[in-house]
Amino acid sequence: MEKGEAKSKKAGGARLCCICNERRPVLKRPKTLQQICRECFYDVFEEEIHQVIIKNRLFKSGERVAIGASGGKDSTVLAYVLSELNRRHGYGLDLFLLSIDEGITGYRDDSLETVKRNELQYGLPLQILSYKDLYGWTMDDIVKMIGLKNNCTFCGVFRRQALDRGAALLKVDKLVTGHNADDIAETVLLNILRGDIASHTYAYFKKLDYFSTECIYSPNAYRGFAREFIKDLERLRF
Ligand SMILES: Nc1ncnc2c1ncn2[C@@H]1O[C@H](COP(=O)(O)OP(=O)(O)OP(=O)(O)O)[C@@H](O)[C@H]1O
Repeated sequence: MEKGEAKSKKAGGARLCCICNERRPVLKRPKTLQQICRECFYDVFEEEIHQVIIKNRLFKSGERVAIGASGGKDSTVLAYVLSELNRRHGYGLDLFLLSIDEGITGYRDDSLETVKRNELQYGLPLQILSYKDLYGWTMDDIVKMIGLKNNCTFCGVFRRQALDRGAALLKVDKLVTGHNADDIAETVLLNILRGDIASHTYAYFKKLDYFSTECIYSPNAYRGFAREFIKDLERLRF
């Protein structure tokens, strides 16, 4: 039996975390089917990320690394965990947050407030670059001109370029983003479920300060249908 499939033991009728065998489990990891407690979840989640970094030699000591920060849960988890691991394992990385302000009133201005709080909470300097500065217009301007039509397609391409330009401008060695398995599944329209709710659960348990509102220009985006489809399949599976 694999470690991940280990059954949690019962003590006095209460099931215990199958890793520490001490505390009550609070979740069953879809990836490993382990019933684990909050503390062990933090440990395995962080250790898995550390192992990926080490095994794939993702960074070199002294590198300047920008974290693409949208204020959302994934990039917030990324910023928090990477800064923790950098400190704990002495990676020697010069980390900072890089946010792109697309100029979406009522959405990005609010999420940037979250990133500004994260700057103080995690002690990571924040750089903000705007579409206005880079391109001379905002997404609000574009939508005013063309209406609610394919906005995410353009915005996504411009954001990607803005991140690249920001990285070059700020002379970073590496740029990291919080793209997760759901994003990949949506992108390639695969209905293979990895059950990657770990980062969401991590953010929820750790009470990380993140922004969870959908962009006001995105409800009609095709990606939204793929996202809903994947969520429906997840609900069926669990
Ligand atoms: N405005 C932005 N500024 C900087 N980085 C961004 C921005 N928007 C997205 N990113 C980066 O791209 C990743 C994936 O983008 P996506 O649109 O899926 O993010 P999100 O849903 O807004 O938030 P998150 O994925 O962080 O929960 C983010 O995790 C983040 O690293």
